[in-house]
Amino acid sequence: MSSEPLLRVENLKTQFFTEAGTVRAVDGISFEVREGEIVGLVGESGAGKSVASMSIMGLVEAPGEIVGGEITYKGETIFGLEEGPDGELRKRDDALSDEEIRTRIRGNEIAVIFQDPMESLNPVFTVGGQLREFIELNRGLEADEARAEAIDMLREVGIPDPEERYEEYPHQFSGGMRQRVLIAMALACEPSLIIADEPTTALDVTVEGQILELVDELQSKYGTSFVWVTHDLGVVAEICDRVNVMYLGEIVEQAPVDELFYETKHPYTDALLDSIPRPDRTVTELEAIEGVMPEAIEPPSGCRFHPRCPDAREVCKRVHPETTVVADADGEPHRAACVKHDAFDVDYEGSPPLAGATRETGDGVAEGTASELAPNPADDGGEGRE
Ligand SMILES: Nc1ncnc2c1ncn2[C@@H]1O[C@H](COP(=O)(O)OP(=O)(O)OP(=O)(O)O)[C@@H](O)[C@H]1O
Ligand code: NI
Repeated sequence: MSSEPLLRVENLKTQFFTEAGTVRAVDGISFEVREGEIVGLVGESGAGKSVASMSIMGLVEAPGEIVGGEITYKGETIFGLEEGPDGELRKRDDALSDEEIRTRIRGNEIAVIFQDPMESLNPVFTVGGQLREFIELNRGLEADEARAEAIDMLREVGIPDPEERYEEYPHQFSGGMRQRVLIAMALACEPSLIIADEPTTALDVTVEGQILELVDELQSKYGTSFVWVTHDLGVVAEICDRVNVMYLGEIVEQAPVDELFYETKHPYTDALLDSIPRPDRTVTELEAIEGVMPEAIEPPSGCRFHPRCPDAREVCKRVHPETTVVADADGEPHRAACVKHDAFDVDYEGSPPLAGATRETGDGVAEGTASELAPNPADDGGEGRE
């Protein structure tokens, strides 16, 4: 196995310059995808998962812009910024041009599957015709070869009677079948990486399960790597090897999948885990995550999750935690952005819990009272209570 990952995203920042202000949709995320693995990008709506995916594909449109970071694919810099002589940020010389990304990378090397197949499929052309044309264009095959290939691909993704279905229109396919077509399209150019943005979210659970099984199968057969975007940790558990949990533009936890589930290090991941249905719990016991996710225009100070965090202490309002290695998972780093871990060394234990914090702590501090008992001199004398 080569040591260079297939895809490396470093300190990626993507912003939208809107009338209401600058939306820091992706705010300094770093992660990698190795050959043959499925990497999850998970978080609530608005976390920045789709913007991160679009950024990798060079598909961010005005008023959005990648304002920082570097993206390396197969050891080649496909995106990178540097400061020009005038102090303005500009694309690095070794980065690919938009044209090169479009012709060399997109589709051939990295393919995307989006949530809504109706947006990717043209309703006025037959499913087979679209697939055939895509294969013709991208692989330079003759029409009849491309047709045969298209039918093979439809069969490969589990479409029954592919010769007949080839002639049908997208509306004649069920949601699950349409999603299979998109998977066929993504696979058609034998890309090394597929970015799948919530492709199963609109499907019912049974169909979703079938699609996930198909992806798992195809993944082992073709060795394709995936970035799997989802808000559902249940999906992550089913197919991912490693996971990145996003909150308000940042990756707050990053670990191999079992480690993430059994040795959870970030309270936000805990909250997400609490909100997935499990056979050993009844629906009434399900906890929704407290509060709503704030806007990415003016994120909360310190740790962005602190206003909703059951473990929040005064220090969490002040210190912005960088995603840091907090544990070792059989030689793999387990990273988290939460100052309750020793790696941060900011005297979390000595810091009084915030009023909203609900978790009983090990040292017997009762919930929400400690800020009165032990006022922190670092407090700026403002409201102090959330
Ligand atoms: N074109 C745009 N203009 C302004 N803001 C945008 C634009 N696109 C995305 N955003 C903002 O960027 C942030 C991240 O959005 P993104 O779509 O990446 O979230 P997500 O994690 O994919 O959520 P979802 O699960 O709903 O798809 C949000 O605050 C969103 O409002
Ligand atoms: Ni999205």
